[in-house]
Amino acid sequence: MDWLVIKAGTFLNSSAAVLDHVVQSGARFEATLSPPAMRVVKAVLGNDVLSAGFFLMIVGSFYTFFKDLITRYYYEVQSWFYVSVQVQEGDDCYKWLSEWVAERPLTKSVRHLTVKAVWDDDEEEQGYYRSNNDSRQNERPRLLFLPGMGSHVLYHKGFKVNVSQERPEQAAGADNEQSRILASIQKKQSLTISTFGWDISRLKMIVQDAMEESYKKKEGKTTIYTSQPYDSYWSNSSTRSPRAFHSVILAEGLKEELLEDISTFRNSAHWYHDRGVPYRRGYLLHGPPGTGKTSFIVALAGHLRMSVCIVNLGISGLNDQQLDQLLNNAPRNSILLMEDVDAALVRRKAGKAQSGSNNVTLSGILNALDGITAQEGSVVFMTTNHIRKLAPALIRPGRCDRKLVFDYADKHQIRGMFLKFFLSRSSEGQATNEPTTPVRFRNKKATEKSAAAAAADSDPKEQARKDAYDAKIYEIADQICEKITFEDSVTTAQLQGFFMLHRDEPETILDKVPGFLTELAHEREMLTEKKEKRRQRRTMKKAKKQAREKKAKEEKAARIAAGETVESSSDSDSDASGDDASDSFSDSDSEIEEEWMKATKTTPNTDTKLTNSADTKEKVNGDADAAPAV
Ligand SMILES: Nc1ncnc2c1ncn2[C@@H]1O[C@H](COP(=O)(O)OP(=O)(O)OP(=O)(O)O)[C@@H](O)[C@H]1O
Repeated sequence: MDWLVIKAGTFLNSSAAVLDHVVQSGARFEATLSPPAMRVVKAVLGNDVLSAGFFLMIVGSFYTFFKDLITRYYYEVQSWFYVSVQVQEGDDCYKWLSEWVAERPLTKSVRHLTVKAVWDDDEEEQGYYRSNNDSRQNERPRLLFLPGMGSHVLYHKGFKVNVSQERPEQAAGADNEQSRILASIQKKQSLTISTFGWDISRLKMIVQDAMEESYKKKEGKTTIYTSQPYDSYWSNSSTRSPRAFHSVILAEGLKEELLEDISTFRNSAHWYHDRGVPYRRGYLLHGPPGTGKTSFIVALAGHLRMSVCIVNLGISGLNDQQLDQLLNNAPRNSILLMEDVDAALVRRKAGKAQSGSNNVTLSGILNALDGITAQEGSVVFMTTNHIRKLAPALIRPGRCDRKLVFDYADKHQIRGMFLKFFLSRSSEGQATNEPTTPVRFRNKKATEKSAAAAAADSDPKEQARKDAYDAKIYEIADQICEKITFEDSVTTAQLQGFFMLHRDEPETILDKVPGFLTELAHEREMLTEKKEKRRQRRTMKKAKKQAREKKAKEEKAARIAAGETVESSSDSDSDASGDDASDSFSDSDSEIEEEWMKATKTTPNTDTKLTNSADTKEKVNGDADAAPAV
C-alpha cells in the first residue's frame, strides 16, 4: 500500500512538473511570436472549425508517434522474455515445422487461415482403379486448415507456443526476368516459433518432434519432390504408397540388373573415395513414350526406400542457377530425375535459350551435373524419347554411366503385362482379384471384400476354380504372344490401355487383337503423315530462304558491278537471321545426329548388354524419332 502511495505521489509530482514545463514553454512560445503571427494563432484558436482541425492534427501526430514507438519496442521488449527459432522456406526444417503447426489444434487466436485439400494417399500411377471404382465418387479430400500469415498461439505438451509466419514484401518493379527471379528468391516465407522463458530446450524439442513426426509419416512411402517455376528449391512434395516393383514389366533381366547395379553403387562409397572417383552414378533411359521409364524409376525408389526429385528441364522459368541449386540441394537419399532432357536442348539449338534467362542451357546442365557435391552417392536418372538429339557431352561417362533403351514391348513384356492384368494370383502368389489395389482404395468395403476373398481362397473348391482359371489365362497369354510381336511396335502403356479396356473378358481378348493392332497402325500412319508435312514445310521454307539470299547476293553483285556503294548489311541478311530459329531444328537434328554417331563410335561404356538388343532395331514406322538401338 505504501508503495502505491509513493508511486502515486511520484506520478503526480512528475505530471505537475511536465504541465509546469508546458505552461512555461507556452509563455516562451508566445513571447517569440511576432504580433502578426500572434494574430493568426488567435484567429485560428478563435475559430471553432479551424481549432477542431488543429486539435485533430495534433492528436493524429501523437497517435502515429506512439504507435511507432510501441511497435518498435514491443518486439524488443518481448524478445527479453522469449526464446525463438526461425526457419526459411526451402529448408527441410521449414517443411517439418509447417507440417507440425498444421497438425496442432487451432486455438481461438488463429483468425486468419489458409486451407489445403489433401488426398490422404496419392497414388497417381494406379489411375485405372480410380476410374472404375464407383465408391471413389463419394470420396472427399481432407481439409487441412493452417494458420495464415501473422502471429498465432498454440499449445504443445501443456506450454504456450507462439507461431509467426511472414512473407517479405515482393521487390517492386519486378518487370524483367532477372528481377522476377530475384523477387522469387527474396519472397521466401519464414516461420518463427517462440516460447516464454529463457530455456531453449523446449524449442529444440519442438524441432526434433516435428522432424520425427514428418519421418514417421513418410515411413514405407515414396516421397516425390518437384519445384515450381522460378523456385530454386524443392517447394512441392507428395507422399504416396510405393509402386510395387514387380508391377513394372521390363525386358527380361533388365530390372534385376539395374537394381543390382544401383545397390552395388550404394555400397561402394569407400571404393570411390579410395580411387578419387566422384561418388555418383548417372543413368540415361531412352526410348519411345509409354515404355515405363518414369514408372520404373518411381518403383525403384520405392523399392530402395528412396525419394524422387523430378526436374523437368523443358519448363519455362528454370534457368542455370536454379537448376544448379536444385541439384545441389536435393533431399538426402533421393534419386534425381531429369525428365525429357532433349526438350531443353532443342530450345537451346533453336537459339531461344541464353545463359541467365529463364531457360537452362547445355553448359548449365553440364555444370549442374558436375557440381553435384552436396550429396555424396547421388543417383541421377535422365530420360528422353530422342537420344539422337542429345549432345555427346551430356551422356559421356562420368555424367551418364549407363544408357539403357526402353523399347517397344517384347514377348516377355507382352506376356508379363497380360498376366499382370488377368491372373487371379500375382507372381508373388497373392490373390489378385483386387491384386495391386493400393491402401488408399482399401476402404471399409474393399477390406471386407479382400477378407472374404482370403476366406474363399482357403476353400478347396474355390482354389480349384482359380487354378483352372489361371491355367486358361496362361494359355491365352501364349496365344497373345503369337499375335502381338515386337515388330508391331506396341508400347507397354498401349498394352496396359488395351488390357484394361477388356479386363472383364479375357477370353474374348484374342479376337480383339487384330482390331487393336489396326488401330495402332492407323494412328502411326497419321503421325507419319503429319511429320512428313512438317518436314515438307520446313524444306520449302529453307528453299525459299536460300532463293531469297541468292537473289539478294546477285543484286548486290550487280550493284557493285554498276559502281554503286553497297552497305554491308542487307535486308536479306536480317531475314535470314529471323528465320534461323525455326530452321535450326532440322539443321541441328542432323548436326546432333552426326555428333551422336561419332560419340557412339568412341564411347566405350555405351550400354548394349542390358537392352533387348536381339529384338531392337531401327523401325520404319510413324515415330521416326524412335531411339535407335544403343
Ligand atoms: N514397362 C511397364 N510396366 C508396367 N507399366 C507400364 C510400363 N510401361 C508403361 N507402363 C504404364 O504406362 C503408363 C505410362 O508409363 P511411363 O510414364 O512410365 O512411361 P514413360 O516411358 O516414362 O513415358 P514418357 O517417355 O512419355 O515419359 C503408366 O501408367 C505405367 O503404369
